[in-house]
Amino acid sequence: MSNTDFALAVEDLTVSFDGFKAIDTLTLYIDKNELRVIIGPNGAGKTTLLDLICGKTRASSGSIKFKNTELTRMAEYRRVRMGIGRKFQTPSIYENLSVFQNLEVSYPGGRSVFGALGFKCTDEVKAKVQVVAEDIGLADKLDTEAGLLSHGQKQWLEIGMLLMQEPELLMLDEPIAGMSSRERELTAELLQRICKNRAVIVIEHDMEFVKRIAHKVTVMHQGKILAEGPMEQVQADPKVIDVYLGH
Ligand SMILES: Nc1ncnc2c1ncn2[C@@H]1O[C@H](COP(=O)(O)OP(=O)(O)OP(=O)(O)O)[C@@H](O)[C@H]1O
Repeated sequence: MSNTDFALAVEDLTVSFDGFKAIDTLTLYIDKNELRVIIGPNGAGKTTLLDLICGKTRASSGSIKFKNTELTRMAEYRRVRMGIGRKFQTPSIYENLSVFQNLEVSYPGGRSVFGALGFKCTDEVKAKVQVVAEDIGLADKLDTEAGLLSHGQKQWLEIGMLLMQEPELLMLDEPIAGMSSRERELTAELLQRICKNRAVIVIEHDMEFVKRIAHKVTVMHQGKILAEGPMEQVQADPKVIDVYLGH
């Protein structure tokens, strides 16, 4: 297996569930600082691919390398420590804590929600919270209880909680689901900002949004890659129109 300059190198990846190959000899490379969008019909294997990368699901065969380190047999928490962040569709924020506290508890080695002794909210943590809060557009909401935020703001807060850990690969599953059109616009800007110093993978069905954010699009179908390239190229591909965009 070769060393690569990619942030993420997935090679010949396969996972079978009772003989059904949800991911089938898939190869995919993601550059550092790249924002890649994965599209494809329901059941194509998009979520399963993210599950394999973050360690929620174990591969049957193949290789996943992150910064040239083989991940396939590494525990999920170690992948997080290596710099892989994953956001699921439903936000998992602490509704009773303030925006500031939600960000603070996400700082690596920081205070746990249960208030571990010995942790001081240092200037370093405060400064980091401030930077992240500005990135996610919640700098004026630091004292607001998270439960009072709008749906979109909750999603941004969860992205912020991941950013506190400075991930080098961030994976987001349908980040704009349920958002207003203004929130979608702001999320596009947010994603463009945060991919400047990390690789970002987004699963998305909203083609207008994909057009706005994607550097490159990967189209999945039946556990394999059907097409890959700039949005204009993928959109004009008859195979993609046939299985996905034409529906
Ligand atoms: N743990 C599992 N056990 C059995 N089958 C599974 C498991 N996880 C996923 N699958 C199957 O693998 C296939 C791919 O599912 P996956 O959720 O990855 O698709 P998807 O592209 O994310 O679809 P959607 O756009 O609907 O979210 C589906 O047929 C699904 O039923």
